[in-house]
Amino acid sequence: MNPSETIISVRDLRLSFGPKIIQQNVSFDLKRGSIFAVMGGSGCGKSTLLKSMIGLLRPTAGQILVGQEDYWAQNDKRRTDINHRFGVLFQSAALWSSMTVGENVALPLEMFTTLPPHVIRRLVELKLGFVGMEQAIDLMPSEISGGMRKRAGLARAIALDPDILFFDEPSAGLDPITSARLDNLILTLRDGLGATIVIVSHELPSLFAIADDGIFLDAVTHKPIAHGAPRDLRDHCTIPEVMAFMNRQADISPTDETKG
Ligand SMILES: Nc1ncnc2c1ncn2[C@@H]1O[C@H](COP(=O)(O)OP(=O)(O)OP(=O)(O)O)[C@@H](O)[C@H]1O
Repeated sequence: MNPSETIISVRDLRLSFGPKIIQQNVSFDLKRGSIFAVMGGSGCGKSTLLKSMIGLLRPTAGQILVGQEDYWAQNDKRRTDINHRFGVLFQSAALWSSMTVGENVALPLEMFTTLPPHVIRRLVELKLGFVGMEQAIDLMPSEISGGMRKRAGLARAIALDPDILFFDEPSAGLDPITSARLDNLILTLRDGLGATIVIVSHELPSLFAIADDGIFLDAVTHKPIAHGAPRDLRDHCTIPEVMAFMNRQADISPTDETKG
């Protein structure tokens, strides 16, 4: 593994909905083995950026290079192939409620491989074992806790052995201890599987603990205003919006009522 290797390069990306520009001039390199944080206040476009990176939203300008390939210049078939390198965990964990945990994890293997059922079952056991959930294989999602659902979602995200993982608010709704366990699991995924991870999160303690690189998107100028590891931005960045975010300060500028 070459840690300085760029595996995704985002170049001058612009993301819009109709005439509304969400973000522009977004450029960064995702280095192999990195845990990369997408930061910024509510509505600045973090999830939108993530969606453009996993094939759900076409950017209105710019490029996303996956390796040497311009992702959005490929046809649907090639993009689907590239998508097999990606594992995705959304905020809700989005397990199918009518399927057992094991069936949920098996789903990508059934859809995208021709492996026989007994091999799929063994792989599902391995993936669930990796996240400490092998005992839950035959339980329904409604029978397990929120933290366990997240871990089951993680097991499904790694079912096809992706080398790039995308997490949208993985700790949302979890208590601090469960959230810290999930952080450790994310580090294990990076270190154990050699995965590269992009994470959208408002959970600053998590980001300070695990992320080693990142970008800060500004909702007012619709551009990135800072790059770097969250803990470095917290300790050294002097941009007021970033400082306020990192220190969880509300906007303390005087309102019209209090001015003067
Ligand atoms: N399908 C859509 N059509 C139009 N506008 C959208 C759509 N999806 C998102 N938006 C808008 O794009 C902006 C960015 O949304 P996005 O969800 O990416 O922000 P975010 O930074 O992830 O927010 P949060 O931290 O609150 O989850 C918001 O103003 C949102 O209303």
